[in-house]
Amino acid sequence: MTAEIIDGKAFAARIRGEVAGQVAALRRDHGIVPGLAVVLVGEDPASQVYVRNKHKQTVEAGMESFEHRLPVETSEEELLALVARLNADPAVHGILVQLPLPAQIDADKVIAAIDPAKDVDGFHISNVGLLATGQKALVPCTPLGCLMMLRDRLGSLSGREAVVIGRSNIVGKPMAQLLLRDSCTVTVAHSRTRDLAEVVRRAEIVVAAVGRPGMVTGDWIRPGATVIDVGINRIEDAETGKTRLVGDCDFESCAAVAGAITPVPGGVGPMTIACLLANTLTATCRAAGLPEPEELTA
Ligand SMILES: NC(=O)C1=CN([C@@H]2O[C@H](COP(=O)(O)OP(=O)(O)OC[C@H]3O[C@@H](n4cnc5c(N)ncnc54)[C@H](OP(=O)(O)O)[C@@H]3O)[C@@H](O)[C@H]2O)C=CC1
Ligand SMILES: Nc1nc(=O)c2c([nH]1)NC[C@@H]1CN(c3ccc(C(=O)N[C@@H](CCC(=O)O)C(=O)O)cc3)C=[N+]21
Repeated sequence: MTAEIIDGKAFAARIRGEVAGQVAALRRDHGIVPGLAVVLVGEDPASQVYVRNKHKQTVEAGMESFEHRLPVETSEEELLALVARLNADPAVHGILVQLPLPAQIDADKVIAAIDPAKDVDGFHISNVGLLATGQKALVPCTPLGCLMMLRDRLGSLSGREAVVIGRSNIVGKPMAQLLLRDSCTVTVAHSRTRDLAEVVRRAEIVVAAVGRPGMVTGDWIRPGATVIDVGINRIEDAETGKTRLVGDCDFESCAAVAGAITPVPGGVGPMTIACLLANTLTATCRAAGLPEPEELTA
């Protein structure tokens, strides 16, 4: 079998188009312009790429983008003061503090300081708790993008065997919550899982969010399974010496067995940014007491 390649880039472009349409309507009918504030502390090159892409796509969707670049030596107090200003600013509907943060700053403390209604990353405890109890929350962008691709390909996810590899707060755990909410039978695997290959072989849905290039190989994949590769790993190409992006799945061998698979790049990554814009629109609508775009939420 040769897997269908799920085009995350095209899917993300469709979502951004939808967001842009609704943003234009908000402006026309209510005079509201959604605003997204992105805070970057330090100069991590990968983070700079994401922040640049987010800014560009935010503006293209007709939203306001507020970028805050702070030096690497910024104190926790200074960052908390900025978050407080953004919480109070009515032009800001969404706040994203790029992770990871430098060592002198406690990320949990910063996330806790963000107004949950503006927490478009969905990392605040109150959004985490709302998601876990099946209530209306702001849902983390990466898992939300993965869920959209899975529903698009499979329709109902009810009763399906899903294995999530990775249990981080930003990907693995919220992914498992979303799959559970869609009535999958969910297994969460991690570094202590015994016989990971055997566990993954049961899955009709595999979500790999580990950070280990090519760890998941085709012999782990149940024939016909849908494989969502969240991993973003920069490796040096042995032949050219240039760095390139690869996922957590060995694409060639997995694609030979799977029914469908997301590529890296061009899979989950672009969906993450599209969902960030969708969450910003959702947060704006909720703040204004307007109906929210249901097809863009989980
Ligand atoms: N495309 C996108 O938009 C995004 C991509 N990413 C990428 O996704 C990947 C995961 O990110 P993130 O969740 O933040 O990473 P973390 O490092 O926070 O978590 C990694 C998880 O993988 C598990 N793990 C590590 N080694 C193994 C192993 N050998 N076998 C099984 N499980 C293992 C860890 O287990 P344990 O808990 O036991 O240590 C942990 O739960 C990274 O490549 C990251 O760059 C992240 C965010 C967004
Ligand atoms: N508060 C916070 N929220 C995040 O959502 C967050 C974060 N911090 N820190 C870092 C991770 C990582 N992340 C990505 C977003 C887009 C791509 C993306 O667009 N990737 C492109 C390639 C981009 C490139 O070429 O580097 C692709 O896969 O096609 C990747 C990774 C969001 N994260």
